[in-house]
Amino acid sequence: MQPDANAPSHRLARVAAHLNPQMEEGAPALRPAACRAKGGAPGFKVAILGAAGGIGQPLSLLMKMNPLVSVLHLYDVVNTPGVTADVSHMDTSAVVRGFLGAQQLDAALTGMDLVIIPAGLPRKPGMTRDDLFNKNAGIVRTLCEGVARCCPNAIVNLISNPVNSTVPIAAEVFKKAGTYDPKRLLGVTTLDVARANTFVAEVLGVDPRDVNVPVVGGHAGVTILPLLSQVTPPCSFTQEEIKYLTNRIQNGGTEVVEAKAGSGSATLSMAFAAAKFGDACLRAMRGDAGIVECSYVASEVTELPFFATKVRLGRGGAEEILPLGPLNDFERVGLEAAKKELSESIQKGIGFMNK
Ligand SMILES: NC(=O)c1ccc[n+]([C@@H]2O[C@H](COP(=O)([O-])OP(=O)(O)OC[C@H]3O[C@@H](n4cnc5c(N)ncnc54)[C@H](O)[C@@H]3O)[C@@H](O)[C@H]2O)c1
Ligand SMILES: O=C(O)C[C@H](O)C(=O)O
Repeated sequence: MQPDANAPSHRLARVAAHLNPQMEEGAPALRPAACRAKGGAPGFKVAILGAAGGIGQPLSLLMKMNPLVSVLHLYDVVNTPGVTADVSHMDTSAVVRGFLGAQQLDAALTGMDLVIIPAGLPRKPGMTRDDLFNKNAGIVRTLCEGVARCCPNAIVNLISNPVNSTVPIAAEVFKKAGTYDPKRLLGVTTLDVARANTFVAEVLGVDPRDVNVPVVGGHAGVTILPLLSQVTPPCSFTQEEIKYLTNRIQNGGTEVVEAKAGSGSATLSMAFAAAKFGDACLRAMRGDAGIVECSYVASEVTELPFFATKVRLGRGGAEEILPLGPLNDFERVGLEAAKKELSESIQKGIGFMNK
């Protein structure tokens, strides 16, 4: 008979093993980067890379609240002991473990079903997202090499900017490793949709939860293309409203960067958006049907190899890339501008991996 782990004589030993799971395997462990005692709940194993950052911390909190998550691994190059100890005291069922520094990346990733990546530098006022390329391209490459080594079947939600280039970089990493499945690599553009829903709802005077605006293209400036002709529930806008809304949605990130005046970019709304998108991926992985979200993925919707549109999520990730649908003249002009800039960003990402 197996010893009963809940028998009083075994309970503290079980807690100790959870508190320091890597120590048992001889790897350096984070003593304070603990987990909670309860294990074995059904659900998915999720890793957040960049978990101690402005997005990473609230995202860790939100994923710890998600009942579909049974194990939550928090990885960063700084501060994970504190973040993990803190989040691990929430009385929700996910077991939380912390991992600090490059030597613990593989342990953080092994066995994961979903990997969410908000690691990397954020913008300061006056910068474009592309100005982050030199720093963030290498970070994304290193982290995705870890994914290819340790959890090649995981679904990856990539947040690090410039998303228009980091997703192509991740694809090249996975191709080189022989693990690439385009369905499992998803650039997170949910914040653009959240902003579009919010700003459109403000104009219409309705609850943003009742509005759905498809946002296609990519995730920077003119590549963010809201399809205001396809808003649900159906509605119409004046030309002036269309110009105002398009401009505000395309520059929503810059609005936050300027308001934060040097202390970073969107973190709380981004964590909310990433948690929403991560939850959609997990529900689809569980087998829920009919889950459709916008995401920047490998695509044949245009002549470009990557493009954001609505995608139908399933057990294997982005299982169906949905078409653009009918565009009006204003959107067709916007699409051409988006494609021009996107093409350069995609080539830059691919070029980084092939130089
Ligand atoms: N896709 C989107 O819609 C969207 C929205 C907002 C922000 N972003 C991007 O997300 C990224 C993070 O933003 P933030 O505000 O959280 O920044 P932040 O600086 O607050 O946090 C980034 C975290 O990444 C960590 N990090 C750096 N190098 C790492 C590595 N090699 N491995 C693991 N972790 C590493 C840092 O230690 C830090 O904790 C930025 O690139 C930002 O532009 C994207
Ligand atoms: O604007 C930024 O730099 C961060 C992010 O891409 C956003 O849209 O908020």
